[in-house]
Amino acid sequence: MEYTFYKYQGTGNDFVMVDNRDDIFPKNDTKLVAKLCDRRFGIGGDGLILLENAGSADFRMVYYNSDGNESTMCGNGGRCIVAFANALGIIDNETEFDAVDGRHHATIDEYGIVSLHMKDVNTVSVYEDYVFLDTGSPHHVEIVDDLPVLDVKHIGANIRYSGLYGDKGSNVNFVSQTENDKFSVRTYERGVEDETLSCGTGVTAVAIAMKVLGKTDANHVSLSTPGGELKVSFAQNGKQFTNVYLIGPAKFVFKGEAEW
Ligand SMILES: N[C@@H](CCC[C@H](N)C(=O)O)C(=O)O
Repeated sequence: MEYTFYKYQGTGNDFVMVDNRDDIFPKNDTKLVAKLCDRRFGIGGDGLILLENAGSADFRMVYYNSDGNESTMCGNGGRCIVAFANALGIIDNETEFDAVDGRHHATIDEYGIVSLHMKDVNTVSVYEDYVFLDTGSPHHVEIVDDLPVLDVKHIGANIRYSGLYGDKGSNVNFVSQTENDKFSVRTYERGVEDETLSCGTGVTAVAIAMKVLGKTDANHVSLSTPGGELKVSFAQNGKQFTNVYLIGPAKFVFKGEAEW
């Protein structure tokens, strides 16, 4: 049987999107999700996202990495599902939706710029060479000198699979500062097991980590990724970060039919 899917991207982090309000998708079929995300044998994507009905929220987001496993929060995917819900007519320009890490408020403007409220961050662990924090997904953040030429895939994989993060692993972000409130970021994503063009929870982690390290005094930070520009804003009270927003474009790419 053929079903309709949609493809969206947020700063080059791309997702297969399925409207699953009628429960049409076999949610436990890891191989199917991995096949649909495969760039040669499938549609292609860094992940697959289901839009489902939710009790008191506008909708629920269920996120799978391209390896086929359901995972933790995806910030760029969260921005894309807001654009998707808007295109389906489920929401107008503002929403409250549920995801694995709780409820999110978001807005979308006439240009498709989505502003997504991320979860509060209460713990930021600072080590000699890196910072670790959870912004909905776990993130290792490391400052480097050679960002443009860094072998993100191999160095990221070594850190992700090192003893530091056990079986669950971590996403790994490499950062270089360009101005007081501007940083360039490249991310190795767990579950994609490669560098992606952008990671929303990753740039959120970088912005907060740079504030904690005293690299910036700004509460509005610009992040440049290989896939485009994102902004992160937050309020800080000591080690607590609230009102964390991830802001950037989310775009429809194409729509098609696939078998599952
Ligand atoms: N691309 C995402 C992060 C997706 C989750 C991550 N791969 C994990 O499993 O932790 C983002 O934009 O935040």
